[in-house]
Amino acid sequence: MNIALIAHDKKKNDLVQFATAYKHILEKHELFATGTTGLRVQEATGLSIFRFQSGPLGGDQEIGSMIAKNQMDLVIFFRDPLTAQPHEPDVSALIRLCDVYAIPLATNMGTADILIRALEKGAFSWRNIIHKRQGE
Ligand SMILES: O=C(CO)COP(=O)(O)O
Repeated sequence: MNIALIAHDKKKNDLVQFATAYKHILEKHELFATGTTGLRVQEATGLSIFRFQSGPLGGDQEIGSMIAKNQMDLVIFFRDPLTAQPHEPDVSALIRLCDVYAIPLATNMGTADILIRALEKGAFSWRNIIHKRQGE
């Protein structure tokens, strides 16, 4: 599965912790991230991650473009709800696209924990049907 990892600055430590705890699951998938988040997670875990631009420079939109092509299967986006972001429209657009394409989206650690365990148990197999249909 293609998984996006994104975290606002005050949530990056949480995402690093999350990725470290679930490295054994994440390493079986294709990982994508916004620039700084990807670097932090890569440095801490050694996971191989394709890094887009930093969020404020368009990274959220690049991940959004994958969602619009139905190429992203899970989005883990630890948002900071207490700090204004200069690129708030991009953040909203990304979340909106997850809803448009029914892509599982975790915006906090509690949900991310449930989704990653579901992924491990095969709950995302329906996404393979979507990928097969796209290949037709
Ligand atoms: O701003 C972000 C998401 O909106 C994250 O971007 P960085 O990972 O580059 O900090």
